[in-house]
Amino acid sequence: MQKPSFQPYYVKALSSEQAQLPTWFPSGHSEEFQLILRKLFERGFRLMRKLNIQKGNLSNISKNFVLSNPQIHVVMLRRALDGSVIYLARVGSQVQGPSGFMHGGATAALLDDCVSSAVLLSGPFAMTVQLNVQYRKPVPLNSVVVVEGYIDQTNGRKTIAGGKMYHPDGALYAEATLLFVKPRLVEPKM
Ligand SMILES: CCCCCCCCCCCCCCCC(=O)SCCNC(=O)CCNC(=O)[C@H](O)C(C)(C)COP(=O)(O)OP(=O)(O)OC[C@H]1O[C@@H](n2cnc3c(N)ncnc32)[C@H](O)[C@@H]1OP(=O)(O)O
Repeated sequence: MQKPSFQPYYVKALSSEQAQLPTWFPSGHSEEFQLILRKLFERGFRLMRKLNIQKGNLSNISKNFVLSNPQIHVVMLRRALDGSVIYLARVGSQVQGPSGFMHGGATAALLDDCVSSAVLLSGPFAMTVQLNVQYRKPVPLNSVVVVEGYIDQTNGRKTIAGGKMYHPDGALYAEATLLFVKPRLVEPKM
């Protein structure tokens, strides 16, 4: 799996000093989460703009299991250069698997959703038919994670894609490889 060039820059962006808040900052997040995002964006936004990352629009996906989940707050970003998608997410206290840590199914869902967004925003409708997650480190509850999704290769109706979940300092929590297939017949609405 080809390693995307995005992540190192992104981590750098998070540790850079200046920047301003994006005007599209989504509403509906808890005050605590807004504060965390504010800090992340204050440090990273200028560099992110330099890297040509596009804003996301969450308004039409209000029923999505991950994006509408009250326990998982997500801000979506898309990098114009290669179509990779970043989720800045905060996981709440009730997505617990092992005591104090995020449920592996929630990790998988976040990865799948982020990578699916990259696939859906880059081409025709396709569905996940395989999802292989490697769990590297447990994700603490009530923490912020950076998820990235990127397309590896498309061959006819099949797309191979990948995703990674990081601590904002760059430590890897989990990585996934996915296979998407564009359905032959139906195109269900998401
Ligand atoms: C600006 C911002 C706006 C935001 C905007 C975006 C945000 C928006 C976020 C939404 C994010 C939602 C993220 C949800 C992501 C899910 O959760 S998807 C839900 C889970 N997945 C499913 O339910 C899929 C279930 N599977 C199926 O329905 C059927 O397999 C499919 C996908 C319709 C494909 O069926 P089909 O069209 O009959 O295709 P079929 O001929 O069987 O297979 C085609 C090829 O794929 C291969 N294949 C099929 N399945 C497999 C498999 N499991 N393994 C290996 N190969 C396979 C076949 O072998 C075949 O290969 P070839 O023979 O052509 O070489």
